[in-house]
Amino acid sequence: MTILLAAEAVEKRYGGQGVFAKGPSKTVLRGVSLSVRDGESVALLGASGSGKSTLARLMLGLERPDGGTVRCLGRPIDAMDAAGRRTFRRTVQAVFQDPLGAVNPRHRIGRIIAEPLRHLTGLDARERAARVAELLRLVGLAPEDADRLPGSMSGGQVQRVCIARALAPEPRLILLDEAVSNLDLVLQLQILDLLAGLRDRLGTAFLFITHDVRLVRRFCDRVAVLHDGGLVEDRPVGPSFAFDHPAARALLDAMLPAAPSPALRDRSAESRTAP
Ligand SMILES: Nc1ncnc2c1ncn2[C@@H]1O[C@H](COP(=O)(O)OP(=O)(O)OP(=O)(O)O)[C@@H](O)[C@H]1O
Repeated sequence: MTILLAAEAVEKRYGGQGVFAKGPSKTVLRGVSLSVRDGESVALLGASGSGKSTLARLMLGLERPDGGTVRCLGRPIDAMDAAGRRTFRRTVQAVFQDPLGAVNPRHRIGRIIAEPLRHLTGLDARERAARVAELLRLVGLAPEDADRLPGSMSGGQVQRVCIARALAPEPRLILLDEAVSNLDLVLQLQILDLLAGLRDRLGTAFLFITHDVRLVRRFCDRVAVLHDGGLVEDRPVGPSFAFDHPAARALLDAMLPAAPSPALRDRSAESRTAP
């Protein structure tokens, strides 16, 4: 299967450079490799501050790695010409956690959703408007919402606009960085159903950065874990999955607050069998 997007041994350091640098440099990612193939749904987990969003920014070309390479369809993204970058943008779209920070507050919703259609497709104005109406419907918004400004909508509604914008050019891969976790549960399920439909219909691949183990179980084929600047797990998600690396196991335990830890389970089993 085609590898759509791959980080190959990427390194990232922050700080410690230049005259105004504060403090020593900090290595956030050390030789991290992660790839997503056509049609695959991959979850990237890691404790807060483990470097998940940094890896996402590198894989989207929003920041450059200090070492290693990111490739889209086999081509290094920082050596791409304008046509290569358009193919990259058409192949990979992203949705982030903070919807209001991701849209221009002065642009109407219709214009925001049509943005990638204008830049990345040959659709004319009428075709773009029809596609925007269809996308609004897909994410559960009304056609009239095309005329609203982001400031007049709730955070959840603007997040749906961001999802519609990402879906607009029919990308082969969508990266979602905690993009559904702030939505209420009903909406999360609606959006996940929508994404599952795209996966079934178009074979869209997904890279989810998430703290939600239900999403991993329900949606993902593979799960990777970042810890201390390195990828410590990268494995298929079976009907039940477990990790070998101690930090990944601890993370999974912490993600399942309702489930008693093995130690607690043992103790309650003892108390049940105690005379
Ligand atoms: N632009 C930056 N300048 C300096 N340090 C940064 C920058 N961006 C991220 N960092 C640091 O890199 C580390 C990883 O941050 P990152 O946001 O990638 O983690 P994360 O795993 O996505 O965390 P969370 O789950 O809390 O969103 C953190 O220690 C963070 O402070």
